[in-house]
Amino acid sequence: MSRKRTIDAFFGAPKPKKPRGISTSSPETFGGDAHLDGLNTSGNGLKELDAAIVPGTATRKSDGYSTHPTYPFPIPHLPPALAAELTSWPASLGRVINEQPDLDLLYFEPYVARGGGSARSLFEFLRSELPFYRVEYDINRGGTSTHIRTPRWTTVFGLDDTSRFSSSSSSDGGGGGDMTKILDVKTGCDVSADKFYTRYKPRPIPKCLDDLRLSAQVAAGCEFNFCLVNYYASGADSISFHSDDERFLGPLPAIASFSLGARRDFLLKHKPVPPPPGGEHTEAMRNAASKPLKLPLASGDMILMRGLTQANWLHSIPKRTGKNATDGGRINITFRRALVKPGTDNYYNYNVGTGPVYKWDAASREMRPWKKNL
Ligand SMILES: O=C(O)CCC(=O)C(=O)O
Ligand SMILES: [Fe+2]
Repeated sequence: MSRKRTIDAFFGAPKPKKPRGISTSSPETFGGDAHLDGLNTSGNGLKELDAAIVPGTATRKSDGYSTHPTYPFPIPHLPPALAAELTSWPASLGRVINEQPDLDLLYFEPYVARGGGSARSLFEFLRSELPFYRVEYDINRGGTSTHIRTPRWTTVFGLDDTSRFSSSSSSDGGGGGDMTKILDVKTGCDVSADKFYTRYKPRPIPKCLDDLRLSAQVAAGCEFNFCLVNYYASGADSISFHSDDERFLGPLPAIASFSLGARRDFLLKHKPVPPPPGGEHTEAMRNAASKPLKLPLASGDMILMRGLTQANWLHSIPKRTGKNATDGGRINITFRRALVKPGTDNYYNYNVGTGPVYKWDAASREMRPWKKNL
């Protein structure tokens, strides 16, 4: 790719922050993707605990599976041993990391117990049972079109705060066609045909992930309505520097981010700070204000990013090379709360897209295109 931008180049020329609009971005959209080695500035979201608006309750639960017309295949519930253990998580107290300007993290090391193999079995279970996608899309900037290949496997479930799935938990095993409807939370009107819900059909959070969402809500003290999953098959998979600061998440979004499987570095650095009025920022001034952070996230860890973090900090999972390149896969699960419809369309666009469905193949130990059994 020709338009290669580097992190150094980015920090060499800090610009005042642009006002944020509703973003249609993914972490790969700004500054090029990981192929471009670029630096992205914007990434890929409840209110009252009301069962009627909890996305996960819209799934039909039969014979230990979550099913829904939008799922390519049924998604099993957590194995009983994991489901029983989940009630004892978080496995450790969260540590606050807030010594730096605008940074507010709560770090659980771990959240999902490592001893006894819980984190590993949750990793294996999710890798085997979820549908994954390798999303590609084009971006157009300054008249130049760039084709982006997302450098990791992704999947997403959920629905923004304005809407709910038509059937509730009371119709488990029933519901039929009714379950495909999306209703306005306030009026109860059918909004399935809304433009933000038609490009991609929103999918309820399956029970196996919804159980974790409920646990994360208690630990975080807030509510989530979206679950995004990343699978990094090897050190070649990555997410470039970005912040999850889209307007559809609101001004101070809280994001609970779980790590399962291989250890990977999570890098954080402050966004460029505009120079003081009439003055020039020196490199020394920028460095004094904040230091980049590297958190080697291990299997079972959970990091809650909250407060001003997304507005002011960028984060990434860089590629790993050399002996660390092939140390096994890693799953990342983030729970977020999207407030409005454009958030739903954005998340499905960049995490599901229009390409084929893939599923983990235990024999070849890789993601393989999934075909419906006729
Ligand atoms: O994999 C991770 O730990 C980070 C994922 C992330 O930042 C994102 O999905 O927005
Ligand atoms: Fe992110």
